[in-house]
Amino acid sequence: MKSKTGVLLINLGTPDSPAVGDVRSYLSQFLNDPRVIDLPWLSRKLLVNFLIVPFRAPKSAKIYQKLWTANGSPLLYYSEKAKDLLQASLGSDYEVHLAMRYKNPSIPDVLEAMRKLNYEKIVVLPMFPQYASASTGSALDEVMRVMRTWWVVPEVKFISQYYDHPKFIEAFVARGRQYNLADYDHILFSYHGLPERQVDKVHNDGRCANHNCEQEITEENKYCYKATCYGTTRLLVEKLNIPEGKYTVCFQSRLDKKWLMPFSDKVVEECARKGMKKILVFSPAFTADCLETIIEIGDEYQEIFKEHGGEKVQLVESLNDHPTWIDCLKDLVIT
Ligand SMILES: C=CC1=C(C)c2cc3[nH]c(cc4nc(cc5[nH]c(cc1n2)c(C)c5CCC(=O)O)C(CCC(=O)O)=C4C)c(C)c3C=C
Ligand SMILES: [Fe+2]
Ligand SMILES: [Fe+2]
Repeated sequence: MKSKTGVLLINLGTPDSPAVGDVRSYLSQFLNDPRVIDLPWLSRKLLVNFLIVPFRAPKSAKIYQKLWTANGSPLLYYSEKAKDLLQASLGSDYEVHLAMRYKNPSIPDVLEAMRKLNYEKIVVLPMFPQYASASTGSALDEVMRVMRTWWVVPEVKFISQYYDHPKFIEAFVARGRQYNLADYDHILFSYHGLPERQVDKVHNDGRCANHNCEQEITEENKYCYKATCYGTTRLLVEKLNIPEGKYTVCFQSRLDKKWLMPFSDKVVEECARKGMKKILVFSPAFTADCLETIIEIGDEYQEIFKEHGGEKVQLVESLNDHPTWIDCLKDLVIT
């Protein structure tokens, strides 16, 4: 009998419903993660449980209510679709599972089901192309925490990042080619933001600013999220023939001022102030459409742009169920 390989896809997670209570519970689990709010235990608890969550939960719930569809949360819907397509593509030697780092289906529940299936090998594949401790690091940390309790630990392969995988790039290029780039005044590559101190911690001297991360990827900075966001952009820009000066790398969804800059909302505003009318926005830190793409870029940036004289912010759809993205996931699992 040939043993099957188990594949565990992991995405970030989303509330169980857009009700305030479920959003509160999601935000609380998410923001109490020490890899997300990397403060000492007491400071994190006080900040998250008494300041951020009580104020943010009702506001976020309203946004989630706008996002929710008949299929539920887009992040979970598209992640499940990708799982099913990957299963079909890999065939019967593999069994593909999906877990979410926060909320459901939870990593402990899915891993418990996988443990009982007695796989000889498990491939753990977070759906984040660029490594960040707050996303990939946290997902892999949670898997290790659970697996540490297993009596039988099979062969395990962890995939940390793949921002430069040719099929990941090709899939985003294909999404971009659905638009005539010449119709747009400017193109933004808007990545999820991170606190600067989290990016600094990747470097041995604790200073991202010393490592030319906007220009090159080296052995030293290859896990620096800022470096790999710029690296992703260089690869996309080259394939899409976007000239220097016609695009900007920026970072969205900040919680405070000391996050990676420039901030996407400010760049959108600046584009409008310069008289631009149409901008196209790629968001290549996400592999499934979610609150940060559909609402933040598609609605909020559209509003900011219009308010300052612009006309159209066009979001490039995320990879979701694109066949080249599924091919990329397959390559990552089998090679
Ligand atoms: C690229 C992957 C992600 C990184 C890195 C990341 C870091 C990070 N995020 C927050 C705070 C929030 N993020 C929220 C939503 C959210 N974040 C990601 C991905 C990354 N986050 C996704 C895919 C989503 C959308 C989830 C969905 O349900 O659609 C939210 C919740 C929404 C809101 O209230 O604004 C928060 C809060 C921090 C603090 C952080 C790193 C320090
Ligand atoms: Fe986030
Ligand atoms: Fe860096």
